[in-house]
Amino acid sequence: MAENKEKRILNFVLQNAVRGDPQSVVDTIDTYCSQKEWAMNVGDEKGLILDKIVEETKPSVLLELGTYCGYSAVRIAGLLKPGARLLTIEFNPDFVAIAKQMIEFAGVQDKVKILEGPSETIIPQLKKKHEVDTLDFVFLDHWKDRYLPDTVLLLVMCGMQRKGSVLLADNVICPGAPEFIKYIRNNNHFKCTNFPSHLEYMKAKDAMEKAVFLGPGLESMC
Ligand SMILES: CCCNc1ncnc2c1ncn2[C@@H]1O[C@H](/C=C/CNC(=O)c2cc(-c3ccc(F)cc3)cc(O)c2O)[C@@H](O)[C@H]1O
Ligand SMILES: [Mg+2]
Repeated sequence: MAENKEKRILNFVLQNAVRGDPQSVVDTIDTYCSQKEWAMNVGDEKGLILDKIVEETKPSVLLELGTYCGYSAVRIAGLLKPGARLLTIEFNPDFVAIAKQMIEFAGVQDKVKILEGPSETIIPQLKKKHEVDTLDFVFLDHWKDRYLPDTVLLLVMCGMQRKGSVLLADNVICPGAPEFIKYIRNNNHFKCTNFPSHLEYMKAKDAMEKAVFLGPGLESMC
């Protein structure tokens, strides 16, 4: 396979991280991407916000959109209670191959399942093909212009969210997800909180947005 940045990140982990230790894998990727080659992992600073929200939510069934190299999948999996599982959707086969090896090296393969394909195809299959009833936690970190359509798909089309389900979106400042933010902050079925931070491994400002689903409104009861 062609030598590329993602392969170099994986090789650096395989050569420098501790096998079976998710924190070591996360720290090693952060070291490489802050010192050698920048990459679009959620990173150490926003990663701490992600950790806190996962820990306080105590989710059993989680979904991630945009696996990339598996950094956030490994980070999240390291925090999950026994029996909890993370489904992560990725449509680039090269990144799927990288993330699979990253997840296995970290020893979290029993908690994480990579679903290969575009989110708009996989999401409607979650209930029947992947036995998902509702999702406790969704991490949005894929193409920014897809945050809104996929949130609507999860909510409206597939009823994947229940009262208390948490949506967490990366990059709501840089690169930004304006349509998603406009929709979610004006939808009174969501309680939104913004978490200012910085772009991974850089000084540029970024933020994460947490949106808790308050449940269907009365109008949907009729
Ligand atoms: C069909 C398209 C929508 N559905 C999809 N279904 C499945 N996987 C999808 C996906 N979209 C994208 N992906 C995958 O998610 C990943 C894409 C992530 C996009 N992320 C960014 O663009 C991003 C970009 C930056 C960034 C910030 C500043 C800058 F100067 C340059 C980049 C920072 C971040 O933290 C980012 O997350 C890839 O692995 C891609 O293959
Ligand atoms: Mg991101």
